[in-house]
Amino acid sequence: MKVYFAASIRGGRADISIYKQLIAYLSNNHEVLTEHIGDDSIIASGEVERTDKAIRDRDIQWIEEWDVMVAETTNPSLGVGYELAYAEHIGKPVIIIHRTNQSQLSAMIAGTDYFDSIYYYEEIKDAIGILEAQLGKEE
Ligand SMILES: O=c1[nH]c(=O)n([C@H]2C[C@H](O)[C@@H](COP(=O)(O)O)O2)cc1CO
Repeated sequence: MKVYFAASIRGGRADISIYKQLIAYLSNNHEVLTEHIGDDSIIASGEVERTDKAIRDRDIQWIEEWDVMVAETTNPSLGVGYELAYAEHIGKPVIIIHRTNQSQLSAMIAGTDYFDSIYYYEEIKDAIGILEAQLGKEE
C-alpha cells in the first residue's frame, strides 16, 4: 500500500526519532510517500530547497494518490491538522496515533466522527503493534 505518513515539521522536531522508527517499520511492507519526515537534515524550518507552494502542491498530490494516511499527532502541527482535514474532505482512510501523557489531541480532531481510528500508545513497540493490526485490515 501507499502510506502517507504525516507528522510535525515546523510544529517542532522533538519526536523525530519516533518518526524515523515508524517510517522504518512502515517501509518494510509499504511504500512510504513522505520518508523525508524522518530525515534528520530537515529541521524545523522545513524543506528549505523547495518553496512553500511546491511543498503544499506536492503533498496534496501525494494525498490524492495514497491508500492510507498514518498521522503521528503527539507534537501539534498545523500542517498535519490541514492534511487530516483534507483526508476527511476526500474520504481517504486515516489512522491516528498519539502518545499518552504527552499532549492532548485537539478537540477538532478527537471530536470529528470521521476520525474513528485514533489510538493511544506509550512505547514505540505498542505503536508498531497498532499499525500492524490496523494496516492488515486495510489490505
Ligand atoms: O517542509 C515541509 N514539508 C512537508 O512535507 N510538510 C508537510 C508534511 C507533514 O506531514 C506536515 C508538517 O506540517 P508542519 O510543518 O506545519 O508541522 O506538512 C511540511 C513542511 C514544512 O511546513
